[in-house]
Amino acid sequence: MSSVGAQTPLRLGTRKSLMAMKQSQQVADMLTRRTGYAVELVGVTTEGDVSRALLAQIGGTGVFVSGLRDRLLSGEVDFVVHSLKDLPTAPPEGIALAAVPPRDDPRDCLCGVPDLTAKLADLPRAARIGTGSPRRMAQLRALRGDLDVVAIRGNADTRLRKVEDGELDAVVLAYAGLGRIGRIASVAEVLDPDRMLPAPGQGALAIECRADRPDLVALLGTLDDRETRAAVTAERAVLAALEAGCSAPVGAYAAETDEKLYLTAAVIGFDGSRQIRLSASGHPSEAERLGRDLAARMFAEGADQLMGEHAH
Ligand SMILES: NCc1[nH]cc(CCC(=O)O)c1CC(=O)O
Repeated sequence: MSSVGAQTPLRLGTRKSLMAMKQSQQVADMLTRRTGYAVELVGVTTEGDVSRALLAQIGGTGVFVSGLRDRLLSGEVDFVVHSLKDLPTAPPEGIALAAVPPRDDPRDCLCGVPDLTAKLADLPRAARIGTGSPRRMAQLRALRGDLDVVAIRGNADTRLRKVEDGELDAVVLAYAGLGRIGRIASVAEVLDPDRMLPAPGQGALAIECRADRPDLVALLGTLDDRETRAAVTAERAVLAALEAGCSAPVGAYAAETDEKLYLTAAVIGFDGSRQIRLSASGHPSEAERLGRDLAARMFAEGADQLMGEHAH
């Protein structure tokens, strides 16, 4: 097993999409600044990038994640960076979550052109709003029952283009992702968590390497942010306990104040008219249990039934 050497650059495996390249470069720069190690980006094509049909069949982003992890396990690259919200909750065999760097803005936002002063409340009756996630769709219906919420796919650029082309009046996207691809100028309104609860882990990155490389785990660990890690641990514990994934109508957001972790999570029914939204707080060292206990309370109030409304 090779160990970390200062002379050869570390190989950071990344998908070739603009967002993936940008967030990988951001982590590479952080690591070099902090440790002096040079980092080289290695573009990786995953099955999800090659085959749209396969992506639809396997579903979601899991196929991108496992494509990158395969390159770690084969030794082709030393570490990888993912959007944390895209990671399945099951812990991967042989792979360590070496660091969760400080989180970017976790909120969702409304993106609309040409009138960037138009807030959600100003949109015309039955305006067409695009989003791919059941969580955002249901919360949009809860905020404005008259909206025509349209399911769309594709990366952020593709989605914004549907607004520019007049096919949609607006789209809802993650603020952090728009920042990474230089599209903050299309943000019309940032939606606070009390109106639109973000996806568990939204705005955070995950840095992974092989679990059998303690030298790398320690080196990458210098990028870990304790507060972000505690917050996303609590959020993802909710998702795991609900046995849900990134396409579930589940929002969760946690943040620390005065060494106390405050967690809010919600399951939203299909038409947005019903939701189960609960909060809890505790010590950051018990983040996992905080999330699990909150999910148990959500189950007790009927979370299963609301999630089931989306399964058609
Ligand atoms: N599922 C796609 C995805 N994965 C991560 C981001 C943006 C960055 C983030 O949320 O951390 C996005 C796009 C979006 O949801 O708008």
